Amino acid sequence: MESVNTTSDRPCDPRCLVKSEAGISEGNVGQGVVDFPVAVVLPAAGSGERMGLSTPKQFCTFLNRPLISFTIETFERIPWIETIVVVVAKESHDQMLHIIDRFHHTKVKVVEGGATRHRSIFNGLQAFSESMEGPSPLPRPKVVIIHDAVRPFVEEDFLLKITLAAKEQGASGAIRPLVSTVIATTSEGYLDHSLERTKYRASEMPQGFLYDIIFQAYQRCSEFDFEFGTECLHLALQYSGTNAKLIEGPQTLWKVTYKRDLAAAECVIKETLSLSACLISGTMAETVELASKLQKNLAAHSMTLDLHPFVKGNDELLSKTRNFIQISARRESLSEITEMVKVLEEMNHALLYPVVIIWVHLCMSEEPFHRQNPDELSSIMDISMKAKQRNILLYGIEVIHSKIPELWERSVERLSEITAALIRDRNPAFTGQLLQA
Ligand SMILES: Nc1ccn([C@@H]2O[C@H](COP(=O)(O)OP(=O)(O)OP(=O)(O)O)[C@@H](O)[C@H]2O)c(=O)n1
Ligand SMILES: O=C(CO)[C@H](O)[C@H](O)COP(=O)(O)O
Repeated sequence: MESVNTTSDRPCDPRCLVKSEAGISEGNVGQGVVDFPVAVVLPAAGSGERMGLSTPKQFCTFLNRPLISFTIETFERIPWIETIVVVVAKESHDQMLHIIDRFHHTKVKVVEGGATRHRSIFNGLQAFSESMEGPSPLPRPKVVIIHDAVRPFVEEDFLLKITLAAKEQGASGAIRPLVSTVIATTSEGYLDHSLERTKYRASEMPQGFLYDIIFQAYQRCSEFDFEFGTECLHLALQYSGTNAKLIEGPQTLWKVTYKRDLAAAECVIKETLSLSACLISGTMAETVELASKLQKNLAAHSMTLDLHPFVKGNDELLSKTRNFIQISARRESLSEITEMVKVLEEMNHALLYPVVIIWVHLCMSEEPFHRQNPDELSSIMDISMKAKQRNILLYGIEVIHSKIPELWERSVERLSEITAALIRDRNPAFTGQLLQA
C-alpha cells in the first residue's frame, strides 16, 4: 500500500471548516505528499488521577460525546491516516467498542493497555508486529504517530509536518515554549538551582517515528524506562540512536489533565461551532429586513451569517451547517421546522456535534404569538423534545414588529444577543422555550 485515499465521507468537522477558511482546503493537505503508510497509536489506558473524577478523563463527556471520540475523529478524518490503534484498560474495552459503534468510527482497532503509559504504547505498537500467539498483526506502517488520547486538538497541517519529519529523520516531536521556569529542589524542599528558561522547551504530542526505530527502542528499553519514563523521544535516542527533529506546535496541543481543562476543551469546540450560521429569511419584506439587521448585528459577535430565502431541498447546505436561524411571520412555519428536523435526523447530521435551530417568529400584530396560539407553544416543546434526543437543539424567539422605531430597534438588538448566546452556549436546558426579544 503506497498510495492514500484523499477523500473522506465523514461528517464535516467544524474545526476543519475553519482551516479551510484559512486557506487550507479540507482533505487534500497530504495529497501527493504522504505516499507511504501511516498509522496512529493513541494511549488511552490511564486513570486520570489528577482529574480527580471516578471516570478516566478520556471517557469524560462534553457536548454529548466522550473526549476520546473527539481525538479519534481528528485523526480519522485525515485520508492519509490508515489505522488508529486505541489502547485502553481491560475494564474499558467494552465501553470503547460502544463508543466506536455509537459515533461510527471506522479506522479504529482496540488494544489492551498496561500499567504505565510506556507499557500501553508498546502494547499499541505490538499490534503491528508478528507474535507467536495472538491475532494476525495489522499492516506495518512506515511511520507511526503517537499521540495522547487526551489532546483533542491537533490539525492536519501540523500532523503532516510531524509525519514528514519522522520519515526523513526517524523521529520528530512537538514542542512548546515553557510557561513557567523549571527549578530543581533539594530533598529538604529548598531551591537547588533553576534552569534558564529560554534554553528549554516543553515536550508535547504528537510525536512521529519510523515504525522500526520506535519499535526497536521499546524492545530494548529497561524495566526502569517502562516504569518511570515519560518521553518516547528519549527512548528513540537512547535505544535506536535517533535524534528527533523538534517542531514548535500550536498552543492547542495542550493535554487535558485537570477538571478545568475539560471545560476549556468544551469552550474551544463551542467557539468554533459558533463561527457561522445559515439564516433563512423567507421572501416577505419584513422578514428579509429583519434578517439583514440580524446579519449585521451578529457580525459584531464574530458570527458570519449566510442568507437564504429557503433551504428546503438543499441537502448540501443542510449537511454543511451546524446552526440555523429561521425567521418567519407565518404561523405555519413551525411545520417547516418539523420538516427540517426530520431531514437533519435522516442525514444523521447531529451525530458528532449538536445542531442548533432557532425559530424566530416575527409577530406583525402587537398581540404576541404565544397569547394567540397557546397550542403551538406546546408543539414547539414537543418538536424540541424529540429533536433533542437526536442532538438537535431547537429554540424559539418571539419578536414583535413594533411601529415605534426605538422599540423595534431595541427588540432587534435583544434578538441578536439572545441568538448569539443560544448558538454559543448550546444549552440543552433552554430547548423548547419561546423566548421574548
Ligand atoms: N497506564 C497508562 C497511563 C496513561 N496512559 C495514557 O497516556 C496519556 C497521557 O497520560 P496522562 O495525561 O498522564 O494520563 P493519566 O495517567 O490518565 O493521568 P494522571 O497522570 O493524572 O493519572 C493518556 O491518554 C492516558 O490515558 C495509558 O495509555 N496507559
Ligand atoms: O507530553 C509528553 C511528551 O513526552 C508526556 O511525556 C506525556 O504526555 C506523558 O504524560 P505523563 O507523564 O503525564 O503520563
